[in-house]
Formats: sequence, C-alpha cells, structure tokens
Amino acid sequence: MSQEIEGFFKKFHENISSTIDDVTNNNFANLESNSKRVSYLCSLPCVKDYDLSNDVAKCETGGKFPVEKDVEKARQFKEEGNKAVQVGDWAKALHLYSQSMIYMPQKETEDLSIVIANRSAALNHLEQYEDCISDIKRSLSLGYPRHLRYKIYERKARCLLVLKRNQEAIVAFQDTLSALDEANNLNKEKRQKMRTDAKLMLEILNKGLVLAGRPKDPEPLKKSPPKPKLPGKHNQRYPAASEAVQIDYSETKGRFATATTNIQAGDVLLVEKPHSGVLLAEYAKTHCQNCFVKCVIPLPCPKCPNVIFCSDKCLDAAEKSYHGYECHILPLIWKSGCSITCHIALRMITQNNKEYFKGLIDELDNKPTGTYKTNDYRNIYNLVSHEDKRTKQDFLHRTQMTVFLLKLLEISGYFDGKPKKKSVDIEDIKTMAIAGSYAEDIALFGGLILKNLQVLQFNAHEVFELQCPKPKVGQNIIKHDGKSVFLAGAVFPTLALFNHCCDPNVVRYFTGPYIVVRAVKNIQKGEEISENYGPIFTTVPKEKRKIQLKDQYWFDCTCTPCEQNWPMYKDMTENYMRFKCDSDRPCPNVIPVPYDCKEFMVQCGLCQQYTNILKGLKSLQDTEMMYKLGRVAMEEGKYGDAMKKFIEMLKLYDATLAPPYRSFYDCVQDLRSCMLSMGNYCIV
Ligand SMILES: C[S@@+](CC[C@H](N)C(=O)[O-])C[C@H]1O[C@@H](n2cnc3c(N)ncnc32)[C@H](O)[C@@H]1O
Repeated sequence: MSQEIEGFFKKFHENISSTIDDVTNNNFANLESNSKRVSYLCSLPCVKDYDLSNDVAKCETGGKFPVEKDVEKARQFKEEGNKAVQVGDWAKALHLYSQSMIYMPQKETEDLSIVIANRSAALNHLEQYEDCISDIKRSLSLGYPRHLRYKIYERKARCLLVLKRNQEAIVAFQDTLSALDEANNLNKEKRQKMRTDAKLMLEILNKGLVLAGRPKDPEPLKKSPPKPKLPGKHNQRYPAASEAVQIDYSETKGRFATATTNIQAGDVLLVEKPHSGVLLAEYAKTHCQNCFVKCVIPLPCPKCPNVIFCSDKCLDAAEKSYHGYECHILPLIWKSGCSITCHIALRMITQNNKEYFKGLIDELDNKPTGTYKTNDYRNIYNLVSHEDKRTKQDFLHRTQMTVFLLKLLEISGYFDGKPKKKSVDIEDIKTMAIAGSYAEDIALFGGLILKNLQVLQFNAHEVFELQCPKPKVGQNIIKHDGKSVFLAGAVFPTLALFNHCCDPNVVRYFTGPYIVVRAVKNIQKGEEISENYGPIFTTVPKEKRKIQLKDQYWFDCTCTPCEQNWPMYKDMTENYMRFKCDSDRPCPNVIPVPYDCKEFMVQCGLCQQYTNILKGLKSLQDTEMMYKLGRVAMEEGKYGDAMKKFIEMLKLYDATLAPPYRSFYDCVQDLRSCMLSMGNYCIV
C-alpha cells in the first residue's frame, strides 16, 4: 500500500536517527522485545526534548492545524445553498447544505437545525424521501424553531404519502395542524389554506385506511446494502470462510488455504469485515469514515469537521470506539505524512478500550485456539510479522513511528480512558515526552503498536472502489468498466491467511465494508486457494515478480508459473494446443498438439497412452461463440449473463486443455471484470 506524503514525521525521523550515537544504537539493537524497544526510545533525551510544534506549524501537507468547526464558513455555505435553491439547483443545494453541516459547530443548535431542514427540502425535491424524513427528524431533535415547524411536518407528511406509509402520514399531518397554531409569521390566508389542505388529507387518509382495513405501514427502506451472503455452510473454525476452504500449514509456507471439495468458478469462498480499516485522508469528506462507501448525503461528526459518515449507525459505531479518540488528532496524523499502515496500527488500538488489551496481554503470545473471529485482536497479533528477520534499522524506524503514535494516544486521552474534550493545541506537541505516569501504557501500547506495524506490512489489503462512467443519455445501464481507485487500507484476519500465487484462482472485491472472495477458476479438491499480492505472471516477467515478492513479502515464490517458467500472455504461443493427457490412470502430463495436426489420437510421452484429441476439439467447438456472447452481454452491462457464459466455457476448457493459453486467460480476465462489477462503485 504505497502512499508517500512528505509530512513533518520525516524530519523527526531524520533528526533522531542522526542524533543517536553508536552506544545508544547498540543498546537498542540488543533489546529483545517490542515493549523494551519503545520504552527505551521514549526515555532518550533527544526524543523527549524534541519539539514537534515548529515542524507542524511549518508543514504545508494536510491543510492547516488545528482544524475546528467554523461558524462563519458554515453560514457562508448555507447562504450559497440558499442561492442554489433560488435557481432550482437542488443537487448543488444538497452539496452546499451538507458542507454547511460539516462546519457548523454543535453548539449553534438553531443554525444547525435550519441548515438540516433546508437540506431536507433539497432531498425532497431530489425524491430522496427516506433521507428527507431522517433530516427532518434530526432538525426537530436539535430544536428547529417552533414557528417554522409546520413547514417540515408538512414536508414529512408528503414524503410519507409517497412512501405509502399512510398511518405515519396521518400523524405528520396532525403535527402540521398543531404546528400551524404557532406559525406567527405566516399570513392568515396562507395559514388557512394549509390548514384546509391538511384537514382534507387527513379525511382522505382516514377514510382510505378504514376501507382498506387499517393495513400496517410498509417498513422504512434499508439504506445500507445487504451483507453479501456466503452460500452453504461456513467453516466451523474460520466462520468468515465457506466450508469449501480449509487452512493448512507447512514449515516453508506457513498457513495457507486449500479446497476441501471441488470448487466452481464463481463460488463465493469468503465474506469478511475488516478487523481494522482506515480511509485515506483525501476521501474523508466524500466517503464514510466507518464503512468507506461514497456518501452523497453525509452526516458529519458533531465535534470535528474532518470526517463524514453514511448513516447514524456508522457515526454511532465510530464515535463510541475509535473516532472519539481520533476526532482531534486526525489532522496531525494526516499532516505527519505517515502511511495509511501507520494509521491502521493506531486504529487497531483506538477501536478497543484500554481494559480490552489489559485483559488480553498475558495470552497474546499463545496461539489462539477456538473460533477464529474477525474482531479478536489475538488473531491479528499472531499474523506473520517476520520479527526474527528484521534489522536494527528496520526496528529503529518503526519504533520512532510508534513513539509518535503513542504521543497522539496520550494527547487523545486514550490512556485516561476518556476522549479529551478540547481540540489539540500546538502547545500539546511542544515536547515528544510522554508523562511519567503513563510508563506502563508506554510499554503495553508501544509494544502492541510496534507489533501492529510489523504485522500490517505483510497482511494489510487495499480497499478499492470502481469509478464508473455516467450512463449515456437514454441508457439506464451502469457499465462497471471504469478504473479501480485505492480508497482505504484494512486488515482482514481470515483473508490474511491466504498465500500468494502469480496465477491466482480467486478475485476479491468490496461490498459495503465487506470483502468478498470468489473463485475465478475451477479449483480441484486439495488444490491451494491462492490470492495475488501484486505481480501476475501474465503481465510481469518472472525475475521482476520474484524480486518484488522478496522485497515486499520476504519469501521466494515457488508457484507453478515461476517454477515452470510460464510465458507471459504476450508470449503465449498460438501454434499448438496444450491437451491434458486423457489416460485412464490419472496422468499429469500435458501433450502439445500443433493446430495443423492430422492425427486424431496422440500418444502421451509420459504414460504412453493415447488421447482422443478429436473428442476434445469437438467439446471446444462452441467456446468461441460462447465467448462472443459473453463479451456482448458484458458490453451491454448484463454481467450475470456474461458470467454464466464464461463459467460454462471454463468447464469445457478444463475438461480438455491445460493452461497457460491465451483464450483461457481471456476468459478468466473477463470473468474477473464481471465479478468486480458486483463491488462498490461510484459514478464519475
Ligand atoms: C498474508 S501472509 C499469508 C499467510 C501466512 N502464510 C501465515 O502463515 O499467516 C503473507 C506471508 O505468507 C508467506 N507467503 C505467502 N505466500 C507465499 C508463498 N507463495 N510461498 C511461501 N510463502 C508465502 C510469506 O511469509 C508472506 O510474508
């Protein structure tokens, strides 16, 4: 997950590294635990006395600091929103009122209630009735002025009518009538007209309800997408995976996934929420901080203008866990230029309280047994970190980052178990020293953060979203053929157990906060289920793949394409076909048969038996047409139909031919694209 931003942390790192003398360096190198490394660095005068405030003040990265709500800015956005309303540009009004909500301080309750009510009007015009009703509820809870309430009750009643929630609409019309009694500024005629209209609606609705036998109102529509389903049974020990997956272990490869049964291309193998995930700073005002989906109707954090949420549920979840602590330190994290991985390492702490970790600490070094749960920190702690292979330099750099993250934890109030109320001040970072009373916390959380940083190096995944072009006028089909955009970083504890192959047999995509892993090929029982860590054999030369994997993941790749020197896609020969030996004793051999071969029985060089290639060719004769039909369906955005064709083709190919060959990878690639269309997307 590469994301290099030049922030102030670099200067701190360079300064400390150049100040530390040989003796200190050697002392550090001799330390044997993460806790000791962090405690030692924290005790050095050059670290304690370091004044970060100048670096932060001068640093232009990540905007100004501190970042606070700003009533003037909020009012300005509101005025612009009102202007957009005057010219009927409701989409623009929605955006501007949302911006106003982001910056409006929580204490300006009346102003805030008015902006939200104004946004509800925009939502009503944009036919977003459920969201309009939610905003009205919010506005009322903030004390929207009584003399104006008739407007929003009436708006609510009309939305409920459209949603056919007639019983609720009756209540809303009754509320409108009561509120009209307090509408002092409304002229007599208008008030009378609204009263008559509301009474008429009540009469019609009541009569209709009696006639229909008082049916129950339909349930409000669910906003968040449904959780993707893992069909069939779950693996009992690893419930995020299907029972078609098991986790094996070998001395050389560590843990890895294998198939317990024959798996078909298209099968869903894993659905998992991240243990921890962090949105990149540049999407903080466009995507939900908690579940990473794009928010057109954002809910801002009530305390800071830094982040938005897609729903009350996400806002609540974030506020009750990590965001309570991160609220005011976020701008510092962003300004520091630390990577998203460092932020996840911190989030892995802030999302649970101090007591949670204190309760775990004694058992962390024992391999956890029992059900492997996504939210159990012990599983993360035990992921591969290659601690024994690390150099002193590597530890030193990561420990410096840990010290900075610990300082942020102190400022946030985490060590006291309560988020600090006031914003972070430049004075708070005049020194990097952490109060002596937190010595135990430094050892405990320093040790954990340093471990997290090591684990994340090998186990974090990029979360991406597909950016799709707008549908053409008159066409209602969204073509999911845009580009994938890196939005967030996250760690998925079960997926982190899958090893790499340069020819992977799964694809992953995201729906809401869930990662979904599906087979993109047929996988035989006992075969490894492997994902891809970056380099694919069809596009990257072997030497480059090996170097990249060794550099980033610290292993020597021995997958089949690497061991057997498989050609890249561009070099795959079109001169012969790779027939599987059709012998009655299973034979692993592949028989190369030239396209212009005149024989119909060819002999296997390994088992000496004959394979009927005519039979094989006959079974493949429809694949070309199937591929064309699959491509047409894809072009039309009918991804389900296209997938069926590609899956059928793979079955036929697998019965006769052995990869690598071009038409096989064309089919796999298109199947992969179809599956990606099931994931999160946004229209650009
Ligand atoms: C995300 S973890 C995969 C799960 C890991 N094997 C475990 O035991 O938890 C990545 C690490 O697994 C190992 N690994 C992944 N793919 C491998 C492969 N094809 N061959 C050998 N080791 C591999 C490397 O040590 C790598 O740093």
